[in-house]
Amino acid sequence: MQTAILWYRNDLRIHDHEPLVNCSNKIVIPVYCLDPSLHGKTSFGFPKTGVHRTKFILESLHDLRQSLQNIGGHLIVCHDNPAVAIPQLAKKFKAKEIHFHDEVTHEEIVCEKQVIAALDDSVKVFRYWGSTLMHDDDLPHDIDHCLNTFSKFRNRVEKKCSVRKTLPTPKKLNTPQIDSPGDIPTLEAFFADYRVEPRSVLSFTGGESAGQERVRQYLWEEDCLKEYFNTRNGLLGANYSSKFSAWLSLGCVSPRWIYEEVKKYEQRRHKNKSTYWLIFELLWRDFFRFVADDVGNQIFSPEGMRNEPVSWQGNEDAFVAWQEGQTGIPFIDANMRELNATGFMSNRGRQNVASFLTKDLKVNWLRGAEYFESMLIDYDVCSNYGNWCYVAGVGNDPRENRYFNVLKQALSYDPQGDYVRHWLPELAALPGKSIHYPFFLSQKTLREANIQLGHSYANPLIVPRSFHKLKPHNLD
Ligand SMILES: Cc1cc2nc3c(=O)[nH]c(=O)nc-3n(C[C@H](O)[C@H](O)[C@H](O)COP(=O)(O)OP(=O)(O)OC[C@H]3O[C@@H](n4cnc5c(N)ncnc54)[C@H](O)[C@@H]3O)c2cc1C
Ligand SMILES: Nc1ncnc2c1ncn2[C@@H]1O[C@H](COP(=O)(O)OP(=O)(O)OP(=O)(O)O)[C@@H](O)[C@H]1O
Repeated sequence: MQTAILWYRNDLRIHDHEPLVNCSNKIVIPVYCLDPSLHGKTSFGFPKTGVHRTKFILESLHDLRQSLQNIGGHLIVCHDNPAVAIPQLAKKFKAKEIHFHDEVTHEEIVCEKQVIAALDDSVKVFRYWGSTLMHDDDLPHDIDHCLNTFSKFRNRVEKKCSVRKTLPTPKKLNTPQIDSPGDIPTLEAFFADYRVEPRSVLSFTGGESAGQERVRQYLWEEDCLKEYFNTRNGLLGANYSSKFSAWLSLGCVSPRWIYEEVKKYEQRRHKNKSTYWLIFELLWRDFFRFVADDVGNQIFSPEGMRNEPVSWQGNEDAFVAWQEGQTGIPFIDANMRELNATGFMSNRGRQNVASFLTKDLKVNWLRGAEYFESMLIDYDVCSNYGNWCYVAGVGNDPRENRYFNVLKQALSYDPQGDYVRHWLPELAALPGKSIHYPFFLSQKTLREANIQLGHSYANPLIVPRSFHKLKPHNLD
């Protein structure tokens, strides 16, 4: 029987996993590499994988190790660069094949090439497309023309493609007993000071089991999907949106499996705009991956997918204030503090803080995107850089260039200020919507609330144009 290396990357699951299925009639050596470069620094000097995602990855590895064990497999965890670890394993086990899911971005492609170059020529390489709802091979042949706007892409895909069925999970694997499969380190090995945040929307636990459980809970137990369209722009609580992103990003849950659950839900419970809309959002995710595949490193360049150079100003102090949630604009600060404390931020929040950084503070969007890369629990290279390009106005369709009126957004999506109150205790006593503009409030209002404004809320870093439209005498 042939021996095959199964290289796990951002696909930490056993369900709907084509490389695993194709290795199940061989002697299979599943391996994950905790590549030290993942704990290096981004170009602006942030930890490449921050504490929230590191925790999530380690939990996902424990879960994967257990699920593989349940079907007779043993996960090897190497603490080395894949280009070093995998060829050594291939030699040790006399593997003649390697199977893995393709990635589409620069660093991952470089890594794949290095692994393949370091393997013996006799090792056959099997690569698979696996992270999207639609399979790359099923896209219309002229899809490249549709990748400049999401609507064109979606319309074409909805007409021409269908979602492939999920693949069955192998019942039994044939893996040799491995003496030293490699420890999964503790979080403390990377970060000394992790703290569980009780104000988090959800306690995100990594792994396929927790991911599938979240899907069951959101659809079946709590029956939230039928309201998704109306709740999806929320800011507080576990169920205003699905929160599937972290599990999708690390491949703990397959988007096709979610699709099948949604179809079952439509048959058994409700079929409406909300059920359609969750699939619609998954197509955004697909879109950014196919765009990244198409345009290569342009998603990492300051001018993005536009050909004209863009000059970004913005200073160090402005960036640091944004990063720390100390700009003096409560809605922005609340969102950034949520990100820092939990690794998560709503989609509404992400659009606002990204717009504020780039359009109001005029800071280079790449710095914001790298900060998100470091902090997000659900960081996905294509969705992150793709969304940032769009918000910064350097996406491939300049018509998508949007400026968010931060105050209008705050008043529409947090009308009573409850979200800001949740994250900014120093302003919590301010009544109702006035919490969104403390710097305009009269001394009388502040006295009544028994609040002395700290420096940033008395003197915000910048008061965007939109705030000046407020008439201060009407505010209290
Ligand atoms: C500046 C910026 C950066 C972002 N970075 C990331 C990122 O690194 N990883 C990530 O998964 N999402 C990213 N998003 C997209 C979106 O904000 C998150 O997917 C969403 O907030 C996750 O919450 P949810 O799972 O509850 O979403 P839901 O509203 O429940 O949506 C369901 C799923 O659809 C997908 N989805 C929804 N909106 C988008 C979108 N705009 N782009 C791509 N996929 C989408 C996600 O997989 C999500 O889990 C970013 C958005 C912005 C504006
Ligand atoms: N998968 C990724 N995740 C996050 N950032 C990435 C990823 N791939 C590339 N980048 C960013 O984009 C840049 C790649 O663009 P560039 O063409 O300048 O390559 P480079 O960094 O000079 O690498 P090389 O020396 O291998 O060519 C990287 O420096 C990095 O900041």
